[in-house]
Amino acid sequence: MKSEIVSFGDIALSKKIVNALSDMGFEEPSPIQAKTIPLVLEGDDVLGQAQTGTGKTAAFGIPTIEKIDETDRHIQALVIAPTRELAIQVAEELNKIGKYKRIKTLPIYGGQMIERQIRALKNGIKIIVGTPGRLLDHINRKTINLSYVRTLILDEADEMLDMGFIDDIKTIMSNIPNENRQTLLFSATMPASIEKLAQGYMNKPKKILISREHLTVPLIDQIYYETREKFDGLCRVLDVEGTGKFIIFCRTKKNVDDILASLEARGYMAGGLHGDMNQAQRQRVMKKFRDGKLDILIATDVAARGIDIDDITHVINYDIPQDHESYVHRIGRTGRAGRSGIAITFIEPREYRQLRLIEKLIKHKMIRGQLPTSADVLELQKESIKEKLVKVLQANNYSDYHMIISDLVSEQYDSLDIAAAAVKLSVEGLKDRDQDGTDEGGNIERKFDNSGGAPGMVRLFINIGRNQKIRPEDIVRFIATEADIPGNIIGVINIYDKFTFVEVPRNVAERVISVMHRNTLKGYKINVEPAKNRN
Ligand SMILES: Nc1ncnc2c1ncn2[C@@H]1O[C@H](COP(=O)(O)OP(=O)(O)OP(=O)(O)O)[C@@H](O)[C@H]1O
Ligand SMILES: [Mg+2]
Repeated sequence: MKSEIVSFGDIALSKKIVNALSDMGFEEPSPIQAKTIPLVLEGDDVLGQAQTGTGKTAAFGIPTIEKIDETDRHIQALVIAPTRELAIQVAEELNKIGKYKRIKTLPIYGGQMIERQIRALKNGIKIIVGTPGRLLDHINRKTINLSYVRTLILDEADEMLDMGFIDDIKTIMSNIPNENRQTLLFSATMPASIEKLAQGYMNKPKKILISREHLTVPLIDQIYYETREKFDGLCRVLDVEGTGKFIIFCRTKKNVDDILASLEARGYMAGGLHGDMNQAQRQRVMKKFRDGKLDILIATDVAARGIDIDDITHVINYDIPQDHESYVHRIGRTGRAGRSGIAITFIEPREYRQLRLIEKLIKHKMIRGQLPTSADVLELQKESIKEKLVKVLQANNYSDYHMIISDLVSEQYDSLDIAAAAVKLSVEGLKDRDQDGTDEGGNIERKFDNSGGAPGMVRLFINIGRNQKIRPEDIVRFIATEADIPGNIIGVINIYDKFTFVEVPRNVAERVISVMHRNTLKGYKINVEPAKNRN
């Protein structure tokens, strides 16, 4: 992190703060810190934009703490952050910076007992880092006094001023005295419209923009894979990338839960994070992930902004992000503070437009990757499988399984074949999809399961999603018109809450699937795939 200012000692900072920074391992200021700290100390309003992982927290934290009056017992600075995890993390960093000056920072966030926070607030807290909802809660209960706040900081400012939060922010601001208020806005992204809005809340702001050219960090390799079999692709990527710390982003909470369950079923150690989990669960998962007890975190965009875990090696966009800002922040969870990282984005064929748009807006082209084949994965795993087998053989406690093998041998199976099949089973599990080992274009006859179905018909699994008021007749009509087949040849087998099974003649099955891939019913994406073998 080089800049024209050589050390923190060159900035007018008190010894206590310089010592705290040195304890934190900060030897020299990062560019955003070098540029903004002097301005903030001068009392200027600052709008700071710098790439992910380049030290924006300390850029506002250091001068804010420097300016706190230790003898004044009131809350003097307020940081607002979009998520609980970020509020906790920012408060921790500020507490480290304020260690020797004995400036206490308290995180205030939803999901934590409010009484506990009220008690803590009485403890000479000088800085609050809060999420908007909980701050409003305290304001309404009159358990927080913001009338002595002189510095207001919006971390992830563009997010905080966006539709979801803007009204809350306005209300919170109305509780802070306007005269002499210093306002600091920080983010790695700043859409022009939001910046214009921001100017309205600031007083002659100084705009600091680090690396105008690139929104994303150059040390992050950006790769994409195109596949219709994202989950299978994900597993292969996880297998070949081997050791590392992975964060996997999904579009919805349900996707997070589903991918987590599927990964766990395949023996991966993973945790999930999304807004429907309770606070204790959220904190437990984050701690395990930070401490390295979990290698894989699957999350919604709740973890996209600001989260700083220095050893995340890979960010995987299991679902392509909605906009380029989300992409920038998500992939910025790796490649922090001068480290390198890998960002992988999965797309389905119909998502190319979205991918190209993101590339255009971040002014960076992603590299198209070839998904590893199962043979690649096996090749990489060969040695470790052999080692594990040797361990099992040496432990010599598998006699319970002898009977199965002797039965098979007596049925004329070759013992080498049986052993190979057993290894395959233990490595791959009883995978019911992708039986033929290919990604796409596999033999359709083998992909469809017809067990229990009428002759000549194949069964399709249709995911209709949650809370969607779609009836069986809607589905039948939809399939019939879209795939251009008579409605009366479609049989509805079962309707469940979220999915259904139908039967169609074998010769139209593939057409139904591909047509449905491209269309929506009542605005909903209806996912159709061959029913799995459920014997
Ligand atoms: N001057 C410094 N020297 C060394 N490390 C630093 C310095 N400043 C910050 N760091 C470290 O760099 C990491 C990233 O900092 P930080 O989380 O503030 O980044 P950010 O710019 O806010 O990123 P994001 O946009 O993702 O929120 C942290 O682990 C922080 O401790
Ligand atoms: Mg940050």
